[in-house]
Amino acid sequence: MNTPIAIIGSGIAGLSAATALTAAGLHVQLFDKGRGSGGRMASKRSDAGDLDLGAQYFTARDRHFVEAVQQWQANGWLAEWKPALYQSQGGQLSPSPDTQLRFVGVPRMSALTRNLLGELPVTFACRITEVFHGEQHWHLVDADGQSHGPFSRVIIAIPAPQAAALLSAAPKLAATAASVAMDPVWSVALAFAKPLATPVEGCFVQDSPLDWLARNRSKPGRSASPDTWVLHASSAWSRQHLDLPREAVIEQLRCAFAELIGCAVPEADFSLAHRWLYARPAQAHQWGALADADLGLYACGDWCLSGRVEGAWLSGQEAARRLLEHAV
Ligand SMILES: Cc1cc2nc3c(=O)[nH]c(=O)nc-3n(C[C@H](O)[C@H](O)[C@H](O)COP(=O)(O)OP(=O)(O)OC[C@H]3O[C@@H](n4cnc5c(N)ncnc54)[C@H](O)[C@@H]3O)c2cc1C
Ligand SMILES: NC(=O)C1=CN([C@@H]2O[C@H](COP(=O)(O)OP(=O)(O)OC[C@H]3O[C@@H](n4cnc5c(N)ncnc54)[C@H](OP(=O)(O)O)[C@@H]3O)[C@@H](O)[C@H]2O)CC=C1
Repeated sequence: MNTPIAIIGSGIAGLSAATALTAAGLHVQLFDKGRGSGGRMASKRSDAGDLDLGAQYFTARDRHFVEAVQQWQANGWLAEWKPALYQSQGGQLSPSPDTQLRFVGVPRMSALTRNLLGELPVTFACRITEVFHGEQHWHLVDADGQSHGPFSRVIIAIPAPQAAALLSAAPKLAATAASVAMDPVWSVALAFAKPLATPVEGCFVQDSPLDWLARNRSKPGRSASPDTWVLHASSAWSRQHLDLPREAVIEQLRCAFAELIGCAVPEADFSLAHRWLYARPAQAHQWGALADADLGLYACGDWCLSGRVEGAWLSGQEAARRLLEHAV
């Protein structure tokens, strides 16, 4: 077991598997096509400050995840977010408080995955395009044609449609991953130098192109100025407008926001749009993780469970558990 284990994807699922395997004394090597870790929990640095364009917050319901969250909170990587919650239905905005605990990374969402990554070995800006088994070991090939290896085992921790393409050595796993539909989401950030005159800090939206909006400065550790908002379009709207130019997406979602928020919304001083092609699985599954333990090939990610941060973390734990079970 001195030969390292390759983990493709440094989102929360890949990092969950990586930390569990490292704690068990195994060596891992992470690869990510992005410039940093976090995947859909990443935060973007912008002229309007750090923006959480993907996951907005997360809840913890599973006992093991609750314990992990408590530890991360004690480490100062997370804090509870207590927004003034609203809902908008049929154009009617109303307060919608509840008692649910919601957590965010501080000072930005990506703080959690950055801290989990710590000093683990990782190669960024490296898109893996092929995973194959040689005579004895696994090898990876990246988009520049460079090979990486040898590896004793491989964990693929990326969205299902992308995972399917790397799982050809295990056709059953590839078929399962290929059967998972993932929905897109357009995410827009708007920043206003003068704060908007509204008490809303988070809002679940129905009957609109939007399905969620959040006020960045209401999250712990964020800067108060400018007044930055993140708007998420519904998956249905995002699918219908998948190839709309960014400027048009910003304008249409800004208008939807102005219609529902109940106060004057001037032109934004800063705006950006980001398209998440594989934002969330169309439905939840109960697989935990996919494994061909004899081959030493594993797949995990939110799509194996609930399609949320919690599901992704649990899936990474399950991939690691199944690998360790077979390794002993
Ligand atoms: C807009 C949006 C809002 C969301 N809101 C919430 C929320 O409020 N609460 C919640 O709980 N969840 C939310 N989610 C879902 C949550 O973000 C995901 O469930 C979770 O982050 C998925 O983690 P993951 O590790 O499975 O995948 P990812 O985060 O997608 O990580 C996969 C990683 O693999 C890398 N990668 C992909 N292909 C390759 C390749 N070929 N080679 C190398 N690297 C590769 C990617 O760069 C990425 O870093 C949201 C998601 C989106 C998009
Ligand atoms: N956009 C994506 O790609 C994407 C979004 N995801 C969203 O992530 C959160 C997380 O879900 P979780 O179950 O962890 O959180 P909640 O319990 O806060 O929300 C679950 C849904 O329940 C409804 N809800 C919850 N609280 C309220 C409230 N106070 N008032 C009204 N409604 C509430 C709401 O559903 P509807 O909008 O009513 O359909 C919440 O969505 C969650 O928001 C996901 O949508 C996850 C993955 C990808």
